Amino acid sequence: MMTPPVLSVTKLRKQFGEFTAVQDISFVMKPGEILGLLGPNGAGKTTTMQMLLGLITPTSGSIQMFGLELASHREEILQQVNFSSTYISMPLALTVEENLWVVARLYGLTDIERRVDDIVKKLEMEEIRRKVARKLSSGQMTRLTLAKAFLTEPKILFLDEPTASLDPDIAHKIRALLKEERRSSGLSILYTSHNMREMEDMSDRIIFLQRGTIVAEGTAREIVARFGEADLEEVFLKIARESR
Ligand SMILES: Nc1ncnc2c1ncn2[C@@H]1O[C@H](COP(=O)(O)OP(=O)(O)OP(=O)(O)O)[C@@H](O)[C@H]1O
Repeated sequence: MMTPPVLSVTKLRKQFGEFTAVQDISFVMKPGEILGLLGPNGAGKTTTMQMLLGLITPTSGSIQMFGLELASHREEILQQVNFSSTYISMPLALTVEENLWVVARLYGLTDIERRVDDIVKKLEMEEIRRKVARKLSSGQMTRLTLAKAFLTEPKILFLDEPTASLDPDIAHKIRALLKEERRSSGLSILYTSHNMREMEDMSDRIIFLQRGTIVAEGTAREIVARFGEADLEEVFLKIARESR
């Protein structure tokens, strides 16, 4: 039997005036799948994510999560979804721990103390637990934004460059954690990255965007074979150079 997708995007389009940032893209994400969104700067990755999160309204097309239409079941859907990105803002005068409590309260979570302890441990933030957010390094801040996303125990996680400012050790741990969450709780993850090795290592499938259009879709191996290149990095360079 085919499992229904947790996310289904049909002919999704976003125009900013005359400019088309996302051009009628369609794809699905299965439960427990890690889907990588790849593409050169300006390809439309962030715009796509923002539509999926209900932060900007699509010009046309449809987004369904858990079989429900986002446009008409926003609250219900967004309760089960979370995201992390470096451009989200948070109260900088509050400590790491206080920030997590704020999120937990906003979402009306129960068992907050356990959840906060749990996430602080998972993301190895014990030492910065009582540090105010303003004083965090960029990698520590990235971990805090990830912690906020994990805290609500979402079914779908959208991550915009989750490991961008992390050192290789922490980045490795975060990737391991994401894979473990997917394994243990069936979490589905859609993420962007400019790190090709990470894409190859993490993604069950990759969607390659160029100028708002899907130009390739499949496993890293399939995409590399289709383009007849040595690895994903070479495919990326080929596509990116075509779009300039
Ligand atoms: N609010 C906006 N108004 C006008 N154009 C926009 C707006 N937001 C994004 N764009 C344009 O849409 C295109 C896609 O941008 P987007 O941020 O989605 O790209 P991206 O794939 O996330 O790129 P990057 O890798 O640089 O993060 C870009 O050309 C961008 O300039």
